Amino acid sequence: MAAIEIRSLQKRFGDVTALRDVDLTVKEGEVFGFLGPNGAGKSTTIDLLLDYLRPTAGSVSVFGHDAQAETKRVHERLGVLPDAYGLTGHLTARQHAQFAIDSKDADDHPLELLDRVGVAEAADRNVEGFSKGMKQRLLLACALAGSPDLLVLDEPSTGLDPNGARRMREIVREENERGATVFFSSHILGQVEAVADRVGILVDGEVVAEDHIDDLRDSVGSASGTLVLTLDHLSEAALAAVRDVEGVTSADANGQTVTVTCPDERKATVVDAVRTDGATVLDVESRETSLDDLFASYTETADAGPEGGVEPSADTGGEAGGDASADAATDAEASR
Ligand SMILES: Nc1ncnc2c1ncn2[C@@H]1O[C@H](COP(=O)(O)OP(=O)(O)OP(=O)(O)O)[C@@H](O)[C@H]1O
Repeated sequence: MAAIEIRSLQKRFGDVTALRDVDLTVKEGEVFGFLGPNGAGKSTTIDLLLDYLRPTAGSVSVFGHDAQAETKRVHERLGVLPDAYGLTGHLTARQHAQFAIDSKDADDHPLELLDRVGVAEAADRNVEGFSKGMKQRLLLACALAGSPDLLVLDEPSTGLDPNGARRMREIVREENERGATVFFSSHILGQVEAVADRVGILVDGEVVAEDHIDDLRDSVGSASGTLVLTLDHLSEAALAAVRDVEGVTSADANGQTVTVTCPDERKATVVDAVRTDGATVLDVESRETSLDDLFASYTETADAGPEGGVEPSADTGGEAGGDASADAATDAEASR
């Protein structure tokens, strides 16, 4: 059974269409990174999953339970780190953790949860004095209460220093190892790459790619591998020979250096070509497609998708049906 199944999900806020037509499946037991630039609709999707918002159209189910009709059953299996703080300033970290434990009917020890995220020393301080990163750590501790089957983390690294971000990744792995499914949103690609099994890329309210990171990289890799060659001299003839190599999409000279864009499997041929007139190669720098390149190729050319890559989902070409004022009313009714 899928941990999360999102079908034809649409959400409008008045004139703003936040989600056009989102389909996404998160498998049980995987770590799924939900990527997208600012304003893509990541938080809106998560809020719909949590029934903090009501959809204009479409559905979300969690472990087979409809997020809107069976909200309580969904929440029983969830641990959530929200994008906006839900902390109460005059309560201590320990009280927050205890509250999260009680609301899950669990028997965790609050200090152990706080220790896991690195804020045990501040357990008895009111959270109004907490830094951003400490608040984020506390929210994660609360999300972990009751060992939920699904962790939903909205931009979990916000406000964390490098140690905090690393601890966050370790906890994601630990939770996944004990069997939890993890769904987390981010626009920090390195963090997604480090822990996610699969990613979904959301651009302007549409999923433009959903796949394993390696497969996504393969789909754009042939278009954007880069080779930087430094030579003892660079002639027009050598440059022309490089440009003649099949698959080379660009070759730019700068003094004795030439930067070539070509498929990885053509790099050796390019090195041979640049030496045709007797030049010596002094330095070679080869760069694989990074997740940043991948992300850029989807987010900047979402309409076209990467060359030879995964097809973006079809543009619905219009806004979701439904009445905005009705949406506002149903949102107000949605449980928080
Ligand atoms: N309550 C709201 N009223 C009006 N528009 C909204 C509301 N909530 C979200 N939006 C709009 O919906 C779109 C998607 O926003 P959302 O917060 O889901 O994006 P996001 O991908 O989470 O962005 P970020 O990475 O910046 O957090 C944006 O255009 C946003 O302005």
